Amino acid sequence: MKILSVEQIRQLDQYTIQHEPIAPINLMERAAQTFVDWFTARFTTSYPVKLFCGLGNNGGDGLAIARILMQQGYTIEVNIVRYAPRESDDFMHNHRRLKLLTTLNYIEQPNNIPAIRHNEIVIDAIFGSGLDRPVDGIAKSVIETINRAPAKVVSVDIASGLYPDKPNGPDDVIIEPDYTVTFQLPKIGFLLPRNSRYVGQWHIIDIKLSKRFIDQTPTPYFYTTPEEARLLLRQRERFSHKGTFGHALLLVGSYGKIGAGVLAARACLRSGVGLLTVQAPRCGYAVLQTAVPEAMCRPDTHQYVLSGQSEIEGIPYEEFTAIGVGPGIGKAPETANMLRTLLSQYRNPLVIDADALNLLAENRDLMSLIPEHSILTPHPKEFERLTQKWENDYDKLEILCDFARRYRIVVVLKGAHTAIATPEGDIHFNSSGNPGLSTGGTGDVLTGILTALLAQGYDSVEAAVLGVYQHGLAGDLVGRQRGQIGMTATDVLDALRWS
Ligand SMILES: NC(=O)C1=CN([C@@H]2O[C@H](COP(=O)(O)OP(=O)(O)OC[C@H]3O[C@@H](n4cnc5c(N)ncnc54)[C@H](O)[C@@H]3O)[C@@H](O)[C@H]2O)[C@@H](O)CC1
Ligand SMILES: Nc1ncnc2c1ncn2[C@@H]1O[C@H](COP(=O)(O)OP(=O)(O)O)[C@@H](O)[C@H]1O
Ligand SMILES: [K+]
Repeated sequence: MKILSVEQIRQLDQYTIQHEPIAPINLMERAAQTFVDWFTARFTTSYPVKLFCGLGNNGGDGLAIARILMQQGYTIEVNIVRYAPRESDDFMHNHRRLKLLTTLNYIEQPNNIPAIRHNEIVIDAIFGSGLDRPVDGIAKSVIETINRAPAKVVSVDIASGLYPDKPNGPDDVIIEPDYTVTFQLPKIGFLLPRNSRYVGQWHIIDIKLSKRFIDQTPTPYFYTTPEEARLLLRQRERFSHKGTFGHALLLVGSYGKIGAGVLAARACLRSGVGLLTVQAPRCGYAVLQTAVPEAMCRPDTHQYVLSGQSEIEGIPYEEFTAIGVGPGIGKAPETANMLRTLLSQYRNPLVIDADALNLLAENRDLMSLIPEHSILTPHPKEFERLTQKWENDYDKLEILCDFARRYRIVVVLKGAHTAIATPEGDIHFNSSGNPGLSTGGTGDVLTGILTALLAQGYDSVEAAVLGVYQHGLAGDLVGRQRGQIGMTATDVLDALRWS
């Protein structure tokens, strides 16, 4: 699903109005009706509703929502925040209609702000995507009152005070909703860590804006929906055999961190690889052969760290369909040498994770050796080591995009809504996953998954988008079955489902 900028959404509205065609006021009515459908499916008429609206089209939506809710039997008190002298035309239209049905409360000064009780639902329609400066004056006082109130808050389209696609200032006053119900497409601001309090649980509602315009409009930002992930998934052919699904190599582990290798190896096998070889320090040999009997194991000549040498022979990197390197490997000089040799010899895309990323950060000259379309999977700290500190989440996205383009690689910046940057400069945000995944070893599982997908012939972007989605989905399944708090990386790999 595409994510458009505020300006593009404005054009999308206009295009829909002209080409559907539909009068602007009817489009507002459709948006309001769709919001009400969402609302009534969650909250019964037993909840009193307090609506706060501004004077633009977000406020106009709010007034139309109030009228429809009233007609459906809800008790609703309407508060109009008079922060400016002018209203939008469609606000005025809905204002005239609503005035005929009920009395309206106008808030011009703090003592007009009503008390909000805990059993009430607040609908926030003060500012929408038209916000163009920090909120101040009476609107600021209203937002502060709502944020202090014990009631549940639902924001229409976007929390009032939050910018959809640029950073807010540190002192900006913004609604902290329980829910955001947004029109048609997600806003990029919903996907960024610093905005978490200003989004709550968010839902997209389809108000039938022009599909053609959306399809034609270029954007670097995408949000992976479950349907899109499913389309990437390849089915197995009847006459396939293990050779069809590639032979992967995982370079993993050091003394005390063989477990990372076990997790990556098991996840790789659970993700459909045909054959798997694991090279680990000698101290990991018995562990790996016992914990992952399906994998072949090459003991490194070094007892405690990976050096890339093996008693069998040096590693014939080029014989493997895909290679994943990093989980648990540490940063010993022998391991740095191994990484250098690997990057110099292997020409297919690699998956590079964990300490392999830290070794890249400490040996910058290695960056130019990375094969094109390799997948790097840093968490934010590893990414900062590879690049630089960022000022805000938007700055971080720019750095991410530049980095992926510059080295022609895929960068999977992990976290809630993992951001996957492509060599072309696009960013795909993930939609699956939950905070239960914030536990040691889940990153190793992801490395195993991505290596298996590369081995099976998925291209790097497909592998990253699909693998990250499936990893999060497995986490969601575990979350539903046994809760998020006790989730382990082993639970996640065991919950992987590929059909
Ligand atoms: N495609 C869509 O997404 C649709 C959007 N609609 C609604 O339209 C909204 C956008 O409407 P508008 O563009 O009128 O924007 P707003 O409703 O956000 O109103 C902004 C108005 O307030 C002023 N303003 C901005 N920041 C201010 C501040 N800090 N203090 C005081 N005044 C400020 C602006 O100059 C503008 O006049 C959306 O959020 C949505 O609710 C719907 O009506 C129909 C379809
Ligand atoms: N709050 C969260 N919501 C969704 N996914 C998360 C969250 N926290 C962590 N994750 C996911 O868990 C994984 C953690 O990886 P990483 O930090 O490398 O852990 P480790 O190194 O311990 O394996 C990543 O895939 C990340 O996206
Ligand atoms: K709002």
